[in-house]
Amino acid sequence: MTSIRKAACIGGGVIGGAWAARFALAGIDVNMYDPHPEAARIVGEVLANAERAYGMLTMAPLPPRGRIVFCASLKEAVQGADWIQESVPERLELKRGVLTEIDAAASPDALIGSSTSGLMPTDLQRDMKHPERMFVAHPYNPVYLLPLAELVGGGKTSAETLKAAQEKLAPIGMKGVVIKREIEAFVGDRLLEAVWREGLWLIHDDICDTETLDDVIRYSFGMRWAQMGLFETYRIAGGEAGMRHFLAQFGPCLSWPWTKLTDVVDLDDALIDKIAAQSDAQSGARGIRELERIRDENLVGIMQALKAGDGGRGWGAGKILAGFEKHLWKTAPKKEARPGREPLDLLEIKVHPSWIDYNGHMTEFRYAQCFADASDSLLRLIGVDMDYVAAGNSYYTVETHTRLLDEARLGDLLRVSAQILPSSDGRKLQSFMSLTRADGTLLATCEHLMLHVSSAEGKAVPPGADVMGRLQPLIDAHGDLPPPEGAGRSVGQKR
Ligand SMILES: NC(=O)C1=CN([C@@H]2O[C@H](COP(=O)(O)OP(=O)(O)OC[C@H]3O[C@@H](n4cnc5c(N)ncnc54)[C@H](O)[C@@H]3O)[C@@H](O)[C@H]2O)C=CC1
Ligand SMILES: C[N+](C)(C)CC(=O)CC(=O)[O-]
Repeated sequence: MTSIRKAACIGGGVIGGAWAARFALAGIDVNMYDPHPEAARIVGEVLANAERAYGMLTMAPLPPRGRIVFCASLKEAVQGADWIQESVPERLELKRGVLTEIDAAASPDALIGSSTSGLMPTDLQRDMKHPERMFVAHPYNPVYLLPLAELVGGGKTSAETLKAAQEKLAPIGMKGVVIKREIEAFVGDRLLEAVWREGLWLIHDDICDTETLDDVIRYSFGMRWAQMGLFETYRIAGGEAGMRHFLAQFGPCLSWPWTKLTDVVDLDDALIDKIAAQSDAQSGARGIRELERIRDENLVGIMQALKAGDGGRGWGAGKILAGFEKHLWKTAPKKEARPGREPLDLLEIKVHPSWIDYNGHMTEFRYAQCFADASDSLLRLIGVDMDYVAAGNSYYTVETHTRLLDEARLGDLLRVSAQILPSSDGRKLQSFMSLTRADGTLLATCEHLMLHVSSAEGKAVPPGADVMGRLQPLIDAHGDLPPPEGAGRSVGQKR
């Protein structure tokens, strides 16, 4: 994968700020230019929300955050950047001017993307000297979570540019989808405009209010669209007779009075007042940042669920997340196990809202998840990484004994440490893990036994020399530690 080395964001509002967060959280330094006096505060708030969302999204090791530097001019901002993203307001003359300025100041091999929601790239690149490297990279809000960027070339954009853009988006967890031919508003916003237009009519005609309309979407087809889109969903709706049957059955209703088709509502003051009042009644009790946080938590939940889709291979946006995590694991600097006479620190994590059960505390299987993630972290320390597993060897967990000693609450910062037990010989890796709250309270322990397995042979075998070379010093160092309180206990034994 080719990676972006340095990014520049021109315009740091809703979209430019979120692009900056996406780049920075993927470890890329970002130069920003936005003359708005509050731009740094706004970007800082978007970044804070993005960091919070990533904390819930993934256990994969994010790289050290890239630096976001505010520059005094556009010219200064684009220096050294190999991806420049323009996100200034949606006005053709303004964007054209800004893109031409970027073109003149940027290094010749830099890619230049525009966040425009609908302007034609041919129109945007008209005055550029090197229009072949300019394209539309239309993202969706919030850019730091939603993976899509519609990539649209203009008349002068080269095919290599679109290919390079697609390649460079993958390591930042995005999916660049190339749109074959330019058209105003591309694909996504044309669809959204159609729904939006019909929605405005339904409010205008007093068929329903904004809350009812949103309920209809979120309790039904909105959930379907997140995972299968339009055509795959309707293919299923055609039943065994398939898409042809669906078209025969539901095609005709397009010409019944089921839609207003292209009839555009007059967005006059009365309708604006009506929509604004209904929207205030629906959501006005919550501020914008609170709504963003709720949205982000929901999106994270959806993406994580989709990551488990298709038999664990990942589906839709979840598949993109799985690919991003694979990339993060692959590129993370390898940590060395430092054998010392103290348990190893393996994991640090916050209790997420979805981890809380009906008793108001962290639910049972999340303890198991913390211990499983910690044991994965132990394995990486001794060199059992993706390459090792791909070569046909791994450790399998065969027995665990968990004690839940105290309650973990929403937002608690949890840590897991492990002591390698002397019964370990490499083929067998037995550890005793402790889960504590940041204040030091012991919340749970887990005695954990893994066997080193050859996946091809389907049986336990000794590990490779490299792994053993890292593990043996840990076994030796921890052999001198006193046996942990609780090790070797049976279920139900009195405390
Ligand atoms: N808001 C949305 O949901 C989405 C917006 N977009 C597109 O992203 C672009 C930006 O939209 P938003 O971020 O929503 O607007 P915004 O109004 O939140 O941000 C625009 C920013 O550009 C800055 N700006 C104005 N002139 C500038 C200049 N000459 N140089 C540098 N910065 C300048 C403004 O100070 C402002 O901070 C538009 O093209 C829009 O169509 C794309 C996807 C979704
Ligand atoms: C409203 N909008 C046209 C700017 C929306 C988009 O372009 C994409 C989105 O995030 O919905």
